[in-house]
Amino acid sequence: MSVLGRPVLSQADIEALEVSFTDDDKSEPSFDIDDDDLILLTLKNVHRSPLRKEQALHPSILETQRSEKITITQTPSPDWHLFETTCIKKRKIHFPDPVSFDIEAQISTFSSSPIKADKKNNKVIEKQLTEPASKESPVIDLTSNEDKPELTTSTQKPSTPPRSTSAPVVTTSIGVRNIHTVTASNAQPLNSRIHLLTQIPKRPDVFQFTQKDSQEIDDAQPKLVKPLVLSLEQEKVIQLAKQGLGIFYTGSAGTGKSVLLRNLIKELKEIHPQGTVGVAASTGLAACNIGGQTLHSFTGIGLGDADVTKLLTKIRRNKKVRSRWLDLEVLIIDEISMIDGNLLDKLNLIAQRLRKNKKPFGGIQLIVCGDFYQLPPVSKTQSAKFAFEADCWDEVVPITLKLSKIFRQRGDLEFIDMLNEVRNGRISPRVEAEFQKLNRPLPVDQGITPTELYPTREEVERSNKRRLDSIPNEPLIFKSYDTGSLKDEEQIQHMLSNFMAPKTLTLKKGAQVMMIKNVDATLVNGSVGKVLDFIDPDTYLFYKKVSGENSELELDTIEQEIEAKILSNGKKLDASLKPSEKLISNASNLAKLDLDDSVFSFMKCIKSKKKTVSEDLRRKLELINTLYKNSSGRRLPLVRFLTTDGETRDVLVEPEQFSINDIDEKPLASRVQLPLILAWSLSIHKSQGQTLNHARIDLRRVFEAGQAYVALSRATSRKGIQVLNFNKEKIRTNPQVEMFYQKIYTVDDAVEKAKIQQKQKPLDDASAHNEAKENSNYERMAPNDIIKHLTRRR
Ligand SMILES: Nc1ncnc2c1ncn2[C@@H]1O[C@H](COP(=O)(O)OP(=O)(O)OP(=O)(O)O)[C@@H](O)[C@H]1O
Repeated sequence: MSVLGRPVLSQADIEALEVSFTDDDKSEPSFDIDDDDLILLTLKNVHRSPLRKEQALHPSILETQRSEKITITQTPSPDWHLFETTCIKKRKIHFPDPVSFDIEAQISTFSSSPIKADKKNNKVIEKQLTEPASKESPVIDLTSNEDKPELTTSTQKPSTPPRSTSAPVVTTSIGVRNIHTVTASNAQPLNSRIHLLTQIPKRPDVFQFTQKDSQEIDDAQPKLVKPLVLSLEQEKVIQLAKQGLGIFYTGSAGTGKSVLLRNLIKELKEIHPQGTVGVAASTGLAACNIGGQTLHSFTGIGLGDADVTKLLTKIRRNKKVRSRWLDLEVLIIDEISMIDGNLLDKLNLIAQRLRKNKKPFGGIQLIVCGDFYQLPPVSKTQSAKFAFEADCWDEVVPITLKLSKIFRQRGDLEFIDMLNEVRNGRISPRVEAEFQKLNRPLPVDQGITPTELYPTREEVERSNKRRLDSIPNEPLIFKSYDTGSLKDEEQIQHMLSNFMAPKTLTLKKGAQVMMIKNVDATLVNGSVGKVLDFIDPDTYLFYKKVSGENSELELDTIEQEIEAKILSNGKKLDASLKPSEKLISNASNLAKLDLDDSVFSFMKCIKSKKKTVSEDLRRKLELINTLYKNSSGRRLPLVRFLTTDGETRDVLVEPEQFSINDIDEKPLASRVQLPLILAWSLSIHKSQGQTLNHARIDLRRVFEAGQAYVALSRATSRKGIQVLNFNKEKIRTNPQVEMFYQKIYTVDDAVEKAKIQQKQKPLDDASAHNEAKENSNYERMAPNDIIKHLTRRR
């Protein structure tokens, strides 16, 4: 962080400061800083050393006197007014040279509006100030009272009364959360004194996933997710793919291309030998969604900028990549719309030369999918072209077809028509008027606000951070466990950076989150929810037992189960006590684990028909407390999701494994993390492939063809979408795409074409296969061996 040259300490600086502290201590301190808070920086072990930029501070904010002392010299923001008038005088101090600090610093936050934060936290501190007679700046002595324990009482008077001065005493209240007292004294003769109550930076709970979690995920029974029944159309595409044909399949947003792809990969892997079905995608994010690699890394071409000869040399040098190319029978590429056609041509030539096979793509069956009306190729060069403009396109994917049934917006046919016009870039006045009508706020459902879609990642991060910061609850940080089989750590990190699941996930009770894995038919990638609480898996099981349909479960039964659970954890219970007392007595003997009141809050939704409902509930709360105290202490977010059927479902979100796999299914890079991201906002890029029930889209800053279509088509219905700044002039479609789509077959026509093509196949499949195999063997042999082999054959 550098605030050099800034006149004031702004909120942005404070946020940056938090970051700079993490350098020193890997865990990130968190500061509950409200917009109108007053920030006081206190620094310890100040010394002059070569300036490290991120540690530099504005000289007008602090001046170091000597170790452990600082002087406040200027009001860094209007919020400092209180201090300025009472004891701190403006005085410009010039630093001869920059000063840096051991990062042993504290940030102190004070609520500038008296009592505001205090009522909530029940921590009111009275601060007494003595007007300094001197014009000199006071010195805050950090050494005194520094290690006093936190105060938790509602009112606390300063331990040392102010020394008498002739100046009037100003008394004011300031709200301080974590309290830490230091004495500030003006070193001038009058000894005016200020009692400052500072905040110790809070260390949020950090939860680090470990190898054990990864192992547990591997060992766990695979989750039984009821598979979707594929439509006839989707089934037919799978059948075509199984015939060995080169296929490109497309379809409007929401026609189930991704669902089909996942099934198709599974089925093709079943009929082809292991290591012969390659799965790749244009972007890391898309690759991660299908468990594959990016096309660049799968094919071993690096950036792919060099010419074919150089790329071939590069591939040949890499034994692993070379044999991958030679073994390949099928190559599946997702999100083809973002692949440059020039690259496809290069890969075609590489495949033919490497495999010594003149057939399209060197005899590899190519299956590509995507929607060219969505995001276009990302290329640094101006000459980028669509994949369908590649010279080899017609040969490598002779069958091009489109799915017609739209699943995502199936409940709102009118919306499907509107989206079709956006897709084609021709908006009729009627549809324009309909979109204008969608410029109205959406109702907040279960406290969940519609997810805002932004074109850039920065906007998303800023917006999510702002919302999270505004929640006064304690943060809980989940850190991922990352591994990879690649030797090159940088490459692993690059792959991991494309994962949707973040390295560090900071959550709070009340945070809005999105599920990023498909769980079942109604809890899907894109389902949004709110964190209700953080609880351990045992307590969650109990919650499940006593909530919903089971709310009438007898207490005895619950008690017995909890007892069994505690015993299975290796704990002992006093057998002489009654069952109802046994558990509680045991709990009281355990290490003090404070069960946050909020942990119980979700119990409020537990219904009971019993007359003694309050007694029943009280007992259940006791039991849950018992269970909680006996748990391992690991807490996971309990999230109330809005499911696709319009209902809500409470789910304890457990960690999942995300990976980018090699062709032989070995993870090249993998991450164990909760399958959640913050979801007040989302980038349009990340939203591709997702289904959102509630979205808010501002089209003002949309800049790319297809971006508006991607964003709008994430929503399931008009009921769930708010559209701001709809401007039909901004909805653009590429004319080449339109022309290309005119010649795409329907699925049924493609099936007919495939039949004809199969009949006309010039070479019998077996001999073609043998030829390809032989050629690929030659690629592996030394030149002398090839000559020997050919001579023998003759
Ligand atoms: N056969 C099916 N039966 C029921 N629902 C389906 C089926 N296929 C897909 N869906 C649902 O339709 C929605 C869209 O599916 P999917 O994401 O696969 O579409 P897509 O064509 O890949 O969309 P996009 O191009 O916008 O990313 C999802 O909610 C998915 O669960």
